[in-house]
This record gives sequence, structure tokens and C-alpha cells, in this order.
Amino acid sequence: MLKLPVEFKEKYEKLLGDKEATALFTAMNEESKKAFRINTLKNPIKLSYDLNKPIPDLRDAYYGEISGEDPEWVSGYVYSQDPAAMFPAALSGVKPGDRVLDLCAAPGGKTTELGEQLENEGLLVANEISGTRAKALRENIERWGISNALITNESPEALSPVFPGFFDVILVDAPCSGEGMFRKNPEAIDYWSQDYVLTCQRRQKDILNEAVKMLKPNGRLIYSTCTFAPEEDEQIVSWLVNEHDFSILDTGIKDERISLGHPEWSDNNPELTKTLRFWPQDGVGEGQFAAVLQKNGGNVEVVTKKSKKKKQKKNPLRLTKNEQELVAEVINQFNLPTSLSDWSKKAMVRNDHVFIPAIVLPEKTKLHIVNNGVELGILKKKRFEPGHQLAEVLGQLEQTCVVDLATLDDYQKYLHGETIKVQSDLRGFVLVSYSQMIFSFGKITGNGILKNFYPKGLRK
Ligand SMILES: C[S@@+](CC[C@H](N)C(=O)[O-])C[C@H]1O[C@@H](n2cnc3c(N)ncnc32)[C@H](O)[C@@H]1O
Repeated sequence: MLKLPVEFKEKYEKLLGDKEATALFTAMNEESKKAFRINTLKNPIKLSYDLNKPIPDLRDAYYGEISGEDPEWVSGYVYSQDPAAMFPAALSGVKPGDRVLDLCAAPGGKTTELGEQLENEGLLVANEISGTRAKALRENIERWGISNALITNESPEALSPVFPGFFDVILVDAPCSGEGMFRKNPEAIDYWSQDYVLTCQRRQKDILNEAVKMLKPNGRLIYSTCTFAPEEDEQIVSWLVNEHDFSILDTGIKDERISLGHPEWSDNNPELTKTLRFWPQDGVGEGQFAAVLQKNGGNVEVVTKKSKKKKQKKNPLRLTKNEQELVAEVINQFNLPTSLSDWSKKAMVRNDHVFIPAIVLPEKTKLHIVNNGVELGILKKKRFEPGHQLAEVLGQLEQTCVVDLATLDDYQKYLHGETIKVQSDLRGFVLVSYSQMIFSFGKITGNGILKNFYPKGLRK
């Protein structure tokens, strides 16, 4: 039995009435719902999971439990996520080519969905304030095969001067009091107090004040939390409407299991019924709140200066001809997705690392960048070694230069960092897959030994 604070129980009895509050407290003591999403960026193959329980209103999302040990997970085919938490990114309306910011992104559940919607076109800035969490964010973005993400480890205050009025869509999945996660993470109950709820509200406003500066006129803001607290949900949305001139948009979701926002828990603005509330007793998943808003930009006529044809700036970190040849020798053996097809024009080299940036930032920009675009690999004296992220990106297409590990034992040994004897006529760098799911590079030597290139930091 969860030990819910008395003040918490009294609060929701007052807000919901005794019957609904009892239903909430009962559901909070039941098992949480497990679910996963399938990555539509990857080369489609038949997965081993039961797909008979699709989550209504979502695409490629299913109830069911998966494990971080599964080959599907290791190779970025699936992501385990609370079903209710899948909704905010699904509602974002992102289109390929948009400029999108996920401001509180780690570990990346919503970022990976936004990346899918962009289909590797446009820009995805994924920011996380915590250094350790930013590392997990990077791993998930890489595994997902996203090639157009700039990953930053910054405070919203440091980010906003770099991107004024820049984004079409911003997702703020705000740090919150986490009431909706109590049954999944009971330790969050220890932090709870009404004062803590108000501290979270202040932090949410601070974060949103910065987010607003980075949004284009008429840009869309998706705001979500995993708490039931009206102070952090409807009241924040009302504040955005009143202080920052936003309109609340219809989400288009009509599902009896998904409740609507409560105007009476805020300033009685009837538009708040366009926001969504997920309660555990309604059976979708954990507690979640989601709102889609649009910044009212008016019909501002954007005065564009008659621009002299801008001279294309020379790429200052361009590869030399010799370096290009070394890279080409390795990567031209693979089937390259469109995002990499003209890699030789876009590639840059810094400290021997060759990458295709998601965005070229001015040299003077001082941001803590965790990764920018796709790391193709590293130049070492007279050779080029392809990088792990490239393997995950190449996993989007069917490949021929690939060795499929024959047994589960070989696969587990490879994940552990061991070399494997393989039956293949291929030599040199190859992609490595298991059950047709590409998850790494390897290098086959003359005597058929597959040298291990699975990154040390990911080995199991
Ligand atoms: C709810 S979690 C994000 C979950 C993530 N969107 C996902 O779907 O996987 C909120 C994140 O906000 C970050 N955060 C905490 N304080 C912050 C602040 N002041 N500004 C920005 N982000 C903050 C936390 O480190 C945490 O990773």
C-alpha cells in the first residue's frame, strides 16, 4: 500500500469528490501499465512482440512489457514508455523540415517521437540541464538513428539568447511534483508537500519564460507534466494565456478514457477543457497532463530586408581531399540515407572527429554541446574508423555489407565486447546485426574474425 500524505489525500478528495478520489487512490495502488513504441525510422522488419494491444489514438504504440536487454531495444527498434507519456509528443503536429526544441528532454522518450515526426528533415534541438541525464539522452537519440539533432546540456536561460524566435514547435515536458508517477516511483512521495508543488510551479514559469523567447510568432508550445496538481497544470496554462498571449488549441483527441482539463481549478477559462488529463483510474497509463498552445503572433508582416545574395560561407572545418578519400573508402560501401547522401559537402572535422552537423552555430556561441548531428567516425593516422552513431543511422535502410550474428550466444558475447568467428566473405568494416537488426560496426580480419567495435560504454 502506498503511504499517501494526508494533505495530498484531502486535497484530491476536495477537488474530485469522495467517489472519484477513492477511485484514484485505489488505482494508485495497482500495477502500472507497461507499453512500448516502435521506431518507424528503422528498416521495417517483423518484431517478436505481441502487437495485439495497440494503444488507441496513437500510431505504432502497444501495451506490453519489453526489456532493455532485448535485441529490439539494443538496436533502437523499440522504446519502453508509459502510455500516457506518449501523448504530448504525438500531439505536437511536427512536420518534416520544422525547427523543434525539446527543452527538458532526458531520457528522451518524447524526443525520439519528435525525431520520428521530423523524418530526419529540419532540426531537433534536445536539451537537458543535468549532465548525467544528458548522457542517457544522447544514447537514446543515437539508438533511434536520429541524424538531425543538436543535443545540448544547458539551462533554458543559456539557450534562449542563442535561439531567439527560432523554433516552430517547442515541447516543455516540465520537471514537476510527479504525483502521476507515485505508483511507479513511490520514493517521489517523500518529496511531496503543497510547498513543493508551488516550488515546481515557480520553476515551470521560469522555464516557460525562456521557452517563449525561443518560439516563432504563431509557433506551437506543447506543455506537459506527470502531476495531477492544478497549480502545475491548468494554472500554468492560464498563466501562459494571460501573461504570454497564447491560445489553447484543440488536440483532436476524443476518447472516453482521457479526461479534459478543469477550468474551475484555475481561472474558469472554458478553453481549458481543450487540455488533456490522464488519470490512472481511467486505464490509459500513469498520470499525465498535456496542453497544445499557439503563440498569438498576429498577422505581423515580416519585413525582410532586400537581401543581397548571401555568399555561401566556406566550411571552415571542411575535410581535406585526402581525409575525404579515407572516409569515402569506408562509408561508400553502405546504403546511405538521404540525410547522409551528400556527406562530403557537409562533413566537418574537429579533433579528428568527422561529423555532419545538424546546425552550424557561429564560432562564438558558447553552449555545452553533447552532440551535433551525426558523428561519422574518427580519423586515425592513415585510416578512418566509423563511429557507433553511424551504424544506428545506417540501420534505417537495408544494407548488404552486414554480418548477421548466427546465435544468441554470439550476440551476447559481442555485446560483452568479445571477438567472434564468423562465416562471411566480407572483409574490413561491416555492420553487425542480430535477427536482422543492425546494432553496431565490426571489422572482419583475413581469417574471418569479427573484431569488436561495440562502444565500451554500452557493453553489457
Ligand atoms: C519530466 S522530465 C523529462 C522527461 C523527458 N521529456 C522524456 O520524455 O523522456 C523533466 C526533465 O527536466 C529537467 N529539469 C530539471 N530542472 C530543470 C530546469 N530548471 N530547467 C530545465 N530542465 C530542468 C530534469 O532533469 C528532467 O530531465
